Amino acid sequence: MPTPNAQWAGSDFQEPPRTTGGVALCGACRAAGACRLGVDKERLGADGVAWFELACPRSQEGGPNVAHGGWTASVMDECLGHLPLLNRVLSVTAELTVSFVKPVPVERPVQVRAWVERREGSRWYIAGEMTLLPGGAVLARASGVWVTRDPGHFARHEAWLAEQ
Ligand SMILES: CCCCC/C=C\C/C=C\C/C=C\C/C=C\CCCC(=O)SCCNC(=O)CCNC(=O)[C@H](O)C(C)(C)COP(=O)(O)OP(=O)(O)OC[C@H]1O[C@@H](n2cnc3c(N)ncnc32)[C@H](O)[C@@H]1OP(=O)(O)O
Repeated sequence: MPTPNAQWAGSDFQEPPRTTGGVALCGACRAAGACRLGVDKERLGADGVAWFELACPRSQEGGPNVAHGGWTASVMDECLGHLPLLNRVLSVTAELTVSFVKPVPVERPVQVRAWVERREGSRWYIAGEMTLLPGGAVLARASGVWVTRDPGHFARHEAWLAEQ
C-alpha cells in the first residue's frame, strides 16, 4: 500500500477503492473493477515519486500498433493526478501540458513516474514522464497544475449546473 504523507493529509479525506495492484479507481472504473486506461500497478516511493505500470490496451489504438494521443494524455492526467490522492489530498486538474516524444506501442509494458515540482497555496505543480520498459526510452512528458478541493466540490458543481 502507498504511504501517505501525513503533513498534507486532509482530515475528511476518503480513500478511493483500489485494485489489488493498488490502482485508485475513478467513477466509471469502479463498476468495471479495473482501470480502463490499462494502469495495472501504482505505488508511492519513500522519496515521494509515484510509479505506475501499464500497457496501452488494443482498444486505444490510434495509428497502426500505436496509442491514440488522447490515451497518452488521459494516462498522464490520471497518473499525475493520483499523486495528491496518494497523499490523501483531493484535487482536480486545472492545467495539463503533454509532450508526445515517441509513438507509444500498444500492449507493451510502459512505466509512468510522477513527482511534485512545488506547491503554492492550493496549487500542486506536478510533472511526470512515460517510459518504455525495459530500456527506459522516454515516450511522453507532462506537467500540470492540480488544485486541492474539499469534499463539497462536486455538490457545489451540481448546484451550479442546476442554474445553467
Ligand atoms: C475525475 C475527477 C476526480 C477527482 C477526484 C475525485 C474523487 C477521488 C476518488 C477517486 C479518484 C480516483 C482517480 C481519479 C484521479 C484523477 C483523475 C484525473 C484528474 C481529473 O480528471 S480532474 C477532472 C478535470 N478537471 C476539472 O474538472 C476541474 C474543473 N475546474 C474547476 O473545478 C475549477 O476551475 C478549479 C477547481 C480548477 C478552480 O476553481 P475556482 O474557479 O473556484 O478557482 P479559485 O479562483 O477558487 O482558485 C482556486 C485556486 O486554483 C487556482 N487556479 C484556478 N484555475 C487555475 C488554472 N487554470 N491553472 C492554475 N491554477 C488555477 C487559483 O490560482 C487558486 O489558487 P490558490 O488558492 O493557491 O491561490
